[in-house]
Amino acid sequence: APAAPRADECRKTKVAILGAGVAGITAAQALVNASVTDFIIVDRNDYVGGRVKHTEFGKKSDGTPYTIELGANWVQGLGTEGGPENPIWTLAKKYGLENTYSNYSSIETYDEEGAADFGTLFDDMDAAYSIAEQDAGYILTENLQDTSMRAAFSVAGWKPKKDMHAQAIEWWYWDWETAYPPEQSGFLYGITGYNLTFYQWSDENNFVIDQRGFNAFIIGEMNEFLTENDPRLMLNTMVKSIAYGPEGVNVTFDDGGCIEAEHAIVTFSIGVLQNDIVEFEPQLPRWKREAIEQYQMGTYTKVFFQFNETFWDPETQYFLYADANIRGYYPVWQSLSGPGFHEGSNIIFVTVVGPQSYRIEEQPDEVTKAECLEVLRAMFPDKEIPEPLDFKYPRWSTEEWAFGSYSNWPVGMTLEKHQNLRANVDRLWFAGEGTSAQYFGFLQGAWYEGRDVAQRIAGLLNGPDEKVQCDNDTTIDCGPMAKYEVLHGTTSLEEFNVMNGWPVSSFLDYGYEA
Ligand SMILES: Cc1cc2nc3c(=O)[nH]c(=O)nc-3n(C[C@H](O)[C@H](O)[C@H](O)COP(=O)(O)OP(=O)(O)OC[C@H]3O[C@@H](n4cnc5c(N)ncnc54)[C@H](O)[C@@H]3O)c2cc1C
Repeated sequence: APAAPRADECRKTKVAILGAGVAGITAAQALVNASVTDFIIVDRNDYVGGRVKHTEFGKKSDGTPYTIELGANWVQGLGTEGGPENPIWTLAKKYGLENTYSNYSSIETYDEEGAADFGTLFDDMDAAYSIAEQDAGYILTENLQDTSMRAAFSVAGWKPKKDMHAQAIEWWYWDWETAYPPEQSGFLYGITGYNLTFYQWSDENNFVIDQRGFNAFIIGEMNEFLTENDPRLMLNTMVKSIAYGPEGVNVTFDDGGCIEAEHAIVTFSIGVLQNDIVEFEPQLPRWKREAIEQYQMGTYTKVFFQFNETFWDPETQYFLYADANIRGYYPVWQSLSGPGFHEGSNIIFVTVVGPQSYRIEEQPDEVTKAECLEVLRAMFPDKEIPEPLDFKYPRWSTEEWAFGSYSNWPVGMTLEKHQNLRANVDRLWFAGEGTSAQYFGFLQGAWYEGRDVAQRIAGLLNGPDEKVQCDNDTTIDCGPMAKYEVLHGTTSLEEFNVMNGWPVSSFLDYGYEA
């Protein structure tokens, strides 16, 4: 029998892919498509999918549990007939993922005294948002100074101040998607981020209810190039340190194992990078660290309940609650009991983000449950609200492999500074949801970035004779990415280009370029 490898002998490979989420698996697939099959995928979790994560919850009538999603749940922006399509939507269809259109007009509004009709405020918010969109266009074309979403809303005439109904509408409109309040969100890239997903493809959000779990599409793609027990997938393996340079990368695990690679792709979340969980040798350069530290990682927490009955209107999808004192206090309740979801399941969940996520993720289940039941009793004063049969919520902000849910573009970050988040340092590459300038926060961001980096690496490995095109849609050169050691704080129109991670025009109307 061959001698077992000594502990100080590292496994050798061409590309070490660190993380088995959407970015990692898409990167591996792009390498295979470019005939690079010598890679190793490493993840500290015991499953493939990363932030696309499900769990068992409650009981169906036959006694078996439901599968619910703790992380990503929607395909956001689908596509139009003959028009461009969100790659995640293409994959959802390929794997027949069961999903239902989220109807954001199917909503009832509440406050601490029960049903309260403040729905007309949606129109005021819509009107202000349209003005803000135009203002964002001027910033982009004229290279004007960016600002916060709060300032932009105010200039557009939307000032909720102490009106808690208006604050709830604003939360629904803004914080629910970005996991940050408007004062902490960058204006220009907040608007373009929304447009590039919902205007380029479509403004539909489809909620995945597939009982295999949303990550079935990631596993499906992986099974196209990995065999069963393929040694190129190492789960339950935590990366502790990464030594990099112009010649290659050495990755060391917490169990002492290691990989020696020609290139490595880090797909860890911005939260993981900010929390110094992984040591880089040498320390990452200043231009890289400044970008990592300025970018921000939001937290989005779904709190699930199964009751013994559906005491809310089973035909309504959303119930928006405006607390009298605290903005974002258990605001959006979402029924899974209605048609198209887990019909008759008596499951409902509430979402909190940002400061409320940090607060509830640090307290025991029982405290959160009691707070929620009090809110439900206020919303439905005529109903007897029973104790739930099941109750569960994740703690994204303290999860050491994520440290949050997804990223959000902060105030005062330019496209060049964000490009520094994407850029490789020697043979160390970065990809993931957060490195996407156009689709940060979304699954599609992780997908495009994983593919882009792998195509660049394949281009370098295969050599100039191969004539590998490093981006399917454009003709960027393979190889190292642009980076900026000196930042001047603004971005001219012509810098919104593929070199800075901006391949698609930002001037979009629904489904096509304006
Ligand atoms: C609650 C929540 C709701 C969301 N909702 C949506 C939605 O509805 N629609 C949508 O499009 N997007 C949504 N997202 C965002 C989406 O989930 C992410 O954009 C996407 O999954 C990120 O993929 P990724 O590959 O970049 O990162 P990840 O999925 O985080 O993959 C990185 C991997 O690296 C691994 N890792 C980290 N540290 C180490 C280490 N030291 N050693 C080894 N491995 C390590 C992790 O275990 C992880 O598997 C949501 C996310 C969350 C959390």
